[in-house]
Amino acid sequence: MMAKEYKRKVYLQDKPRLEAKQQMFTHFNSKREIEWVDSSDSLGRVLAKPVFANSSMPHYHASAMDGVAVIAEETFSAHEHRPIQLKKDLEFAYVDTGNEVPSPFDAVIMIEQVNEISEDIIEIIEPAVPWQHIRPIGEDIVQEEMLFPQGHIIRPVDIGALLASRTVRIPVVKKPVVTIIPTGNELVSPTDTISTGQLIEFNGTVFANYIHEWGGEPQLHPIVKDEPSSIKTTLLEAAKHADIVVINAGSSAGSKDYTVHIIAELGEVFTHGVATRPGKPVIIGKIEDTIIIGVPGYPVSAYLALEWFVRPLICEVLQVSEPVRQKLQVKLGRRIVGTMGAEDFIRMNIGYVNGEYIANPLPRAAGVTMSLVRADGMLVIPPTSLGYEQGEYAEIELYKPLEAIKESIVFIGSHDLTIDLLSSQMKAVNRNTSIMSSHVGSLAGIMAIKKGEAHVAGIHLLDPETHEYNESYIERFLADKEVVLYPFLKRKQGWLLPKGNPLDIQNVEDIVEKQAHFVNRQKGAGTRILFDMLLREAGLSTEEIIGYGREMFSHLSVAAEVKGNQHAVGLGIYPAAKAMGLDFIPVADEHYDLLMTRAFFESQQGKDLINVIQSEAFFEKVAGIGGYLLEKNPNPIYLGMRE
Ligand SMILES: Nc1nc2c(c(=O)[nH]1)N[C@H]1C(S)=C(S)[C@@H](COP(=O)(O)OP(=O)(O)OC[C@H]3O[C@@H](n4cnc5c(N)ncnc54)[C@H](O)[C@@H]3O)O[C@H]1N2
Ligand code: MOO
Repeated sequence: MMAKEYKRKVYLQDKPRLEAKQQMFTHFNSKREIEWVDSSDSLGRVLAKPVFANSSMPHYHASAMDGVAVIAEETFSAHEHRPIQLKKDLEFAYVDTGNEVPSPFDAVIMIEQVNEISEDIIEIIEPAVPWQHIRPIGEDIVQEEMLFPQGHIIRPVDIGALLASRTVRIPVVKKPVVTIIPTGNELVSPTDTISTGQLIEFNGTVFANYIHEWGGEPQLHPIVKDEPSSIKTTLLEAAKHADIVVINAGSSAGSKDYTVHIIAELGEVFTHGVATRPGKPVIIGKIEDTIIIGVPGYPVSAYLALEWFVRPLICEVLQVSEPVRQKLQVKLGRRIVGTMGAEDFIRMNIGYVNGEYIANPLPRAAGVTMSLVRADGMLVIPPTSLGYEQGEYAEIELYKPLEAIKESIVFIGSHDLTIDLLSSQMKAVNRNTSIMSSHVGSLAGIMAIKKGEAHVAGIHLLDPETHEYNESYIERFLADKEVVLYPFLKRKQGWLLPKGNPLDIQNVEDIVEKQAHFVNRQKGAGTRILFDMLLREAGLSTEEIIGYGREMFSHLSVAAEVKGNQHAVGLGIYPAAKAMGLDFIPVADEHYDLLMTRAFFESQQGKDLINVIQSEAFFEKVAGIGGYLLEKNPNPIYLGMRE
């Protein structure tokens, strides 16, 4: 049979997200089935019906103490001055905690209050109150009592109550089966060998874990090729067996994006395109009685779309409410632009500095998985808003506990590999502290300290006049603020070159002469200032440098770029060259220092940070990277306004 020709569709009438969701629900025929499971294996399950106790707990009158069981009435006359004696078996019986209290006894006296006269005789000096120290039948649970209503989600403590009352099987809502179909000719499994243009399939596994967490039953289908007939067969089969089907990628307008046509052919499409950034090319439709959701390929878009559309369906089947994240009012550290007519979902870092929560955006690209990994929260800009100005306040949904955010040290400035080591070492010493670092370059680091948005900034700014590092910049920008410059380390800066140095680059003149592609850093980065100085001293202009206008934000991204291009050269630190297997020619010994407010430097957190920096363990770890000289017990330099 000839494969049907599917034309590239230029598509997408963006629909508001909530409208798309409501419309989806009008088509959703939630099948709620009941299954019986062992109570001992029911954690997190949702009760389909109320559950009643099968037996009482305790199911006999049990002694609550080690002691003697007595008939209360016979002890009423006991008194310090008139002790009474009781005879074993006839008038009392020894019992331990949990033992049955045999009839006709109706009270227990603790053993500490009993005077044992002989093997058979005891003496007591205080009367016993009827039923004292006895756990009567049903004290905890009464047979036939309702333990939990329908809809209750089983927790560990609940399993105890179920088992204690011999309620060993319970009716729960059957988990909705969600079939996940990853599609794409370029996809390979993470253990396969991989070549350029191929991509590792990981979305499917992430989906499966989210669905599991939300109470669904994920079924991950093997990768399906971008072929209409394969996609069609897989979708039809999945629609028969699953409650919900999620098909990944092929959702937008590419030449192989068939999904929407196939769903339309086999069933119905209600939505193609929601008014969100990212996440726009979502498809929602139906084949037979099963909702099919096409989620975009880019990971961030995909996971958000899954939460917007798949989680509500699972919750509907389970009849539980959707989880809501805690919200927090934050001050925005940067201007954030929104898209008119669409909701923007912006992953944010949040720091707690000088008693205020300051939030900064993480990369917005939908392919940057780490923006979700690192997110402390999500800023949702409504479709009617153009965004926020720097310094404005906004409400953020929290992705991490507030306590964790509050205890982290906000580190802004230039990136250095030792900061990651420092962060992990801090965590090893005190598991409640962590370093939250964002890499914006040295100058932006100084500005963040100035604006009170960071605790520590890592800076390496060369003064082209004096050839000295950092101090003159702080005097220029931070004269009105009490700060401490902590000499941290010296690191080797040099040319990053493809292995073997194919263009034989030795200096900045060679870059121009040999028409090498220079991989530049962003304005304000210390490395950029160094490069500009080298250019100026050689009498060269930036126009002569191929690639000068394109900016990278870290040493590692410069190194990665150089690795992929035989004509490239970059300026960066030795460890980046080592990490990427590049050649390295030293140019300068750079001073990388830590700038802090004096208040932070003198705080407990500041002291802890310095202790970790000066620890033997940290020195050893840094020596392991190579190319660094850590400062041993340096003298901190106090700068800025004095009191
Ligand atoms: N002309 C247009 N092109 C694109 C548009 C548009 O509106 N017009 N939208 C862009 C947006 S926004 C998104 S999002 C993507 C969605 O693309 P698809 O859903 O068609 O997905 P693919 O192109 O197949 O893949 C994109 C990208 O996603 C990653 N991916 C895909 N599958 C997986 C997987 N199973 N595991 C991990 N990662 C996966 C991968 O990086 C792919 O390169 O379209 C834009 N284009
Ligand atoms: O909308 Mo796409 O989902 O931005 O990446």
